[in-house]
Amino acid sequence: MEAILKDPAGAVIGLDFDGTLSPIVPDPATAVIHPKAPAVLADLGAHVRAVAIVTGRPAATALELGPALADVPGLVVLGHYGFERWEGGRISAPPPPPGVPRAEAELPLLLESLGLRDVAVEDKGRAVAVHTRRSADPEGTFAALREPLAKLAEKHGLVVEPGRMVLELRPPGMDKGHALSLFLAERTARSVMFVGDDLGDLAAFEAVRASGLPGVTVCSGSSEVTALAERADIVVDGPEGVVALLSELATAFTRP
Ligand SMILES: O=P(O)(O)OC[C@H]1O[C@H](O[C@H]2O[C@H](CO)[C@@H](O)[C@H](O)[C@H]2O)[C@H](O)[C@@H](O)[C@@H]1O
Repeated sequence: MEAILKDPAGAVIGLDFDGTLSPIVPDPATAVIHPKAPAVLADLGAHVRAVAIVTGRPAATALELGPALADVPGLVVLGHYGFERWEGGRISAPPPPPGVPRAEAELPLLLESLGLRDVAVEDKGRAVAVHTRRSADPEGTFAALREPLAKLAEKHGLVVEPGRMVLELRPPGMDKGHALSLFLAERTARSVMFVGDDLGDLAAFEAVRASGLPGVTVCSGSSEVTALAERADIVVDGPEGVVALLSELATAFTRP
C-alpha cells in the first residue's frame, strides 16, 4: 500500500465485480453495482495509472449492471475472466467457443436425470453458469453437480469454474491471473492492488505476488468464501467495505 500511496501514477487497481463492487443477490440478473462505486472509481482513476474491472461476467453485462461505469475515465473492463475487453465503449473478444452451446443444449436432460429442477441456468454467451443459490439446498445441490458438470465440460473442451453457489462451464486458456499479468505488463505498472471475493480471484492474487511489483491483495469478505481472506493482505466487509477502502485511498491521493 505504501508504494501505491507514494507513487499513484504507477499503480494499477484491479477489481472483481460480483461480491466486490456489487453486493451478492439471489438472482444474478437483478444485481446492481454499489451506488457509490462508479464515483469512487472515477476519483481513483484521476490519480492512478489504470483502473480495471476483471470479472467472470460478460463485459457488457457488468456495464449494464453498473451503467455509470461507462463514464469512469480510462476504465478497462476485462470480461469473461479476461477473454473479453471493453475500453472506451468498444468490446473486443475472440470468436465464441463452439463447446458452450453444445454443453448448454445437454444441460436440461442432465439436470433432469439428476433430479435437480431448482437450479438456474445463466446463458452468458461465451460460457454457461449453473446457479444453486435459489435451490432448496444450495450447498448440497452444488456438491451434487460438481462431478457431472466436470464431465460435461470435459466432453465439450471446457473447464468448470466454481464460484459462490455457481458452477460455470467456460473455455480454458484464460483466468483472472493471466488477464491481470498481461494488463500490468501492458501498462508498465510499478505497483498493483487487486480486490476480489471469490475463488476465481485467487489467480489474480497469485498474479499480484508473481508480478514482483509492490502489491496488495484485498478480500471483500463473506462467510461464504474463506480461502481468499486467508490469502489476503487486507480483509474488508463486503462491497460496503471495498467502497470505503477505495474512497479512503482516493482521499489520501489528494493530500499534499
Ligand atoms: O468475477 P465476478 O465478477 O465475481 O463474477 C462471478 C460470477 O458472478 C455472478 O454470480 C454471483 O453473483 C450473483 C449476483 O449477486 C449471485 O446470485 C451468484 O450466487 C454469485 O455466484 C454471475 O452470475 C456469474 O455469471 C459470474 O461468473
